[in-house]
Amino acid sequence: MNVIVVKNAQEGGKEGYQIFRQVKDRGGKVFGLATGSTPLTTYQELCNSDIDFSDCTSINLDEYVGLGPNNDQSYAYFMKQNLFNQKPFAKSYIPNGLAQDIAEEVAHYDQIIADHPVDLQILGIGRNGHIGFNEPGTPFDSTTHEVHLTPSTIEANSRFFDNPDEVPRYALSMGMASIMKAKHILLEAYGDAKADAIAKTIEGPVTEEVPASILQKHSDATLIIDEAAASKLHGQY
Ligand SMILES: N[C@@H]1[C@@H](O)[C@H](O)[C@@H](COP(=O)(O)O)O[C@@H]1O
Repeated sequence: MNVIVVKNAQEGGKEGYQIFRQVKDRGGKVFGLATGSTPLTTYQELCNSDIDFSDCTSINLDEYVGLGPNNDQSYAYFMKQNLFNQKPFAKSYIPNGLAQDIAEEVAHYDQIIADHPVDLQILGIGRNGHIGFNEPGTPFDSTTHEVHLTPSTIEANSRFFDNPDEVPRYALSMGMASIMKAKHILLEAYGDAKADAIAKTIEGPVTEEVPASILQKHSDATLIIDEAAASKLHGQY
């Protein structure tokens, strides 16, 4: 793992942008994208740049079950607001939260991932070490699946909703094995609420109880973290 410690999320966004740029300049065409507040500074840097994704494909990690793209809490809506309106891709995939047949949607999404090997996957991290919506205990060999969200994730995400009862209880998420297939992985984490998860991810054992710890086994993973998120690490980075 390549760990880059920055002062704050603004600086992290600049580093994140550089990684997108390098992958694109080397011919990368498929970008795995994430939602949440963490990647926002990187998306902002991309929006303010001359980078052009019009010949590229994006594949998002996850979506809430029950929310369609016009719902302003859906991840599809988030992506339009924060990246796609300014930087459109030739094709953008995101799990269909309104799919009637979940099993069919899951198989369809796995096929999309198989057809479009991801060059760069960007990730945030949950306070419990989850990536995408792969909660602790998710098998490392999992592919796209429906997830029953944990109370801590529902609570953490309730800040985006008017009423905590509105937070969906289920989501569709790329699996751990799908994420690990990406050629390059970039995980960003900012703030002390992520310090425990980051210490376990970098210095703890590789365990399904801390999903992000699998990144220790990836051949090309970069972590951009701020000083607060790095505060529980023992090693020097
Ligand atoms: N599914 C998303 C994750 O992809 C994200 O990494 C996490 C952390 O969100 P934030 O970046 O807002 O802290 O929240 C959600 O659970």
